[in-house]
Amino acid sequence: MNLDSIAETMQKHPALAGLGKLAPRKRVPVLVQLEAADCGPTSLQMVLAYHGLEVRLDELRVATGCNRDGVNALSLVQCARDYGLSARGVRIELDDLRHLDPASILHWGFAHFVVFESITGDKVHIVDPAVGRRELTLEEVSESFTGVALLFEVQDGFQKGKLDKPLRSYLKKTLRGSNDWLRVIAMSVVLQLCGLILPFINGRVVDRVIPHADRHLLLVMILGLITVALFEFFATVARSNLLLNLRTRLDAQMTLGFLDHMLSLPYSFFQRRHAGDLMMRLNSNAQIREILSSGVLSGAIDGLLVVVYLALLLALSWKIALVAIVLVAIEAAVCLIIRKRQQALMTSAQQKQSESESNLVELLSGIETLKTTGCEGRAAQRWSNLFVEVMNISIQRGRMSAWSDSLLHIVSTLSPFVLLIFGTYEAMAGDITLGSMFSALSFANGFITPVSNLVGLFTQFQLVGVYIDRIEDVMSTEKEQIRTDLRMAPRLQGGIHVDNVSFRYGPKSKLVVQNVSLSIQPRQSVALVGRSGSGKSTLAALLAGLYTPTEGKISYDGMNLADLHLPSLRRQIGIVIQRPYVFGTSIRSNITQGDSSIELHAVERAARAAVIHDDILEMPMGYETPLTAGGGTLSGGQRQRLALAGALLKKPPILLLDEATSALDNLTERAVHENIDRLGCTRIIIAHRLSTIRRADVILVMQDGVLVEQGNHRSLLELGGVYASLVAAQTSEGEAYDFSMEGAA
Ligand SMILES: Nc1ncnc2c1ncn2[C@@H]1O[C@H](COP(=O)(O)OP(=O)(O)OP(=O)(O)O)[C@@H](O)[C@H]1O
Repeated sequence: MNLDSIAETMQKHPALAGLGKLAPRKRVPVLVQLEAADCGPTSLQMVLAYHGLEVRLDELRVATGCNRDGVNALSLVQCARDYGLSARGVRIELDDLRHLDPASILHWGFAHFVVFESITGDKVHIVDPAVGRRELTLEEVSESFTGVALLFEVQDGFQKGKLDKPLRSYLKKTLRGSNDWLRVIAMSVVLQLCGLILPFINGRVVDRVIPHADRHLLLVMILGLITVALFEFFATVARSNLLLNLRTRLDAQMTLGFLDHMLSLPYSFFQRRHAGDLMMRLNSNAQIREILSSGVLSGAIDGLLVVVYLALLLALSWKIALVAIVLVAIEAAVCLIIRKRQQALMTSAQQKQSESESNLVELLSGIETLKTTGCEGRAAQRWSNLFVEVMNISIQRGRMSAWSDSLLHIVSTLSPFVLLIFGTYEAMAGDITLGSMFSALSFANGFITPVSNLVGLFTQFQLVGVYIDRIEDVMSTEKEQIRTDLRMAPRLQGGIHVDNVSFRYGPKSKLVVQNVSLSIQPRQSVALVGRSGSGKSTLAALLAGLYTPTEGKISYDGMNLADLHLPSLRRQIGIVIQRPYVFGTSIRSNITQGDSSIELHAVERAARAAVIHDDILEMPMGYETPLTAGGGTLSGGQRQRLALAGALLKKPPILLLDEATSALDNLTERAVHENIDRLGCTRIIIAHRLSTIRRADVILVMQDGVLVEQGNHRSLLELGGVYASLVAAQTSEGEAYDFSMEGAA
């Protein structure tokens, strides 16, 4: 990116001189990043929102080409231009911040972006997507600001727009089609009406029963009270049962719906996310369900009837009603004041927690590497840093809650006394009778208590909002296939046609596969070779439909891959990768992929073909030997052969082996390949060993994403091109043939 100095930029855009001076003070909306790598897109999201265009974060992630490592400043500039802003990067000094437009992005600590809002005296106001609004001194800014700022201006044609609120649409989707909600609401209304009877009885006892010693009326009232209490008891039990039903259904609907959706997302989605983070998002469903169904739901419904209480209170004494309203307003004000900060802290707590969870999952998955390199101490340190960050946020939240909770507590403790004092004054002045005063106090209580509960539940509502944002982030990602007219793949013959296919991983990244065209006949064996990073695995993934080609078309037996239902196709392709994952179940279950209906003799046949049968028999429990997740008790070669057995079990018409036998010794590898050749299916083999490659019918040679040569071993050697030089480099070293070696080309 070409970075001008601020002076040059000011010269080019004289209008910049007036920036920050005359413009009316408009605040940058606070949006908090959902993942560590999201700071760039989230900052841009705030800039766009500041100028009136609300854009979803996932849309911006794609538009900026954000991956697990985040984005660079240039991508943000280009993306902002795509949305109709004029954007440029400038290099500025600290003092130049005074001339900066609000909603400019500052490059922060080399790995972060924040949004500049304003500067007053020595105080710089920024919005940090990780924590929210911050006020820093110039000195503090100088510690983190790298000097690079991104400036944005609205251009002609910039279109403003608003987004639907996810909370509303999510709840609508989840609650739709359920009558239980209506029943719970009806029950709550009935319970509230029962509650209304008590204040009346209070008033009547004081005004009628006591002065006239009316025992008959007292008896009637006692009977009425018992009836109401019994009714209330049964209504409460019924409501609790209904809520229990709702909880269970919500759980199934939300958690399974989320999991189903997540699993239907494209492979690229999982490459951008950490397992720990996704696990936390999945668990968020349970948290939302818990908050919705316990307390908040009934609290919210009970709260609906506060209006009735208020109306009755107003009818009895507007003065007591006014006092009650003021008390409620104080509680609401406390909540409003801390709302934004609480929300930002909750979001960043979620983000930090998911980082620490992901880190822990990674730490445990990579324990072998950590142990062998003796780096477990450093890994523990890194996790403890994240853990401390989580704790720090929780301390900040705790401190804020300590103040607000204490304030709310004192208001709710004093409320009855304040009301009693006012009521007594009213009664002494003769404005209301003693009985009416008691009734009024009960109504005031009926008004204040649910509102206080709601205020108390407000934090939980906020938490629901945070959870929903994180769930929406997944739910709004488009499924791998959304068309409804897809064809189920029929039994494949094994013919594959690749027509001018190109592919890039992100909208801004370079092509890793370029204009590749090839034809593979049924039962043919094809070897894919080339140096490391030349695009072989990417091409294989394209064939499996794991990625969609940026350009071009892939067909199976003349059927366009894009028109086929992918799982039905993939079930017919035996795909084995270099480092297959071993699940923490038995050997047999790993081979059958959990399908218990497959007979043992079929499993054994596949294991023999993959040359792992003898190894399995030597294990303590044979095919039932339990394995640990990740397959720590197996050798690398055994893991590969286990995966191969799983692939061969399906008798697939097409086998796609991506360095799937790289960990085997030459003899075992040869035996495996001889077995595979006998199956007579189409074979696409990515390999580095000459012995594996030379037996293929066709060898495809890739270089920098381009298919540069194709033919058989002999014809390619005669051609004297890339393949021949790869072979020459290998054979001159007299080592096992490995195309990935540096300088092999
Ligand atoms: N998920 C991804 N996101 C972005 N870039 C990727 C991704 N996967 C691979 N690449 C890049 O695409 C290029 C081709 O990678 P690919 O794995 O297809 O090469 P390869 O020929 O199979 O290499 P090797 O022989 O080392 O396995 C590389 O530059 C790699 O860095």
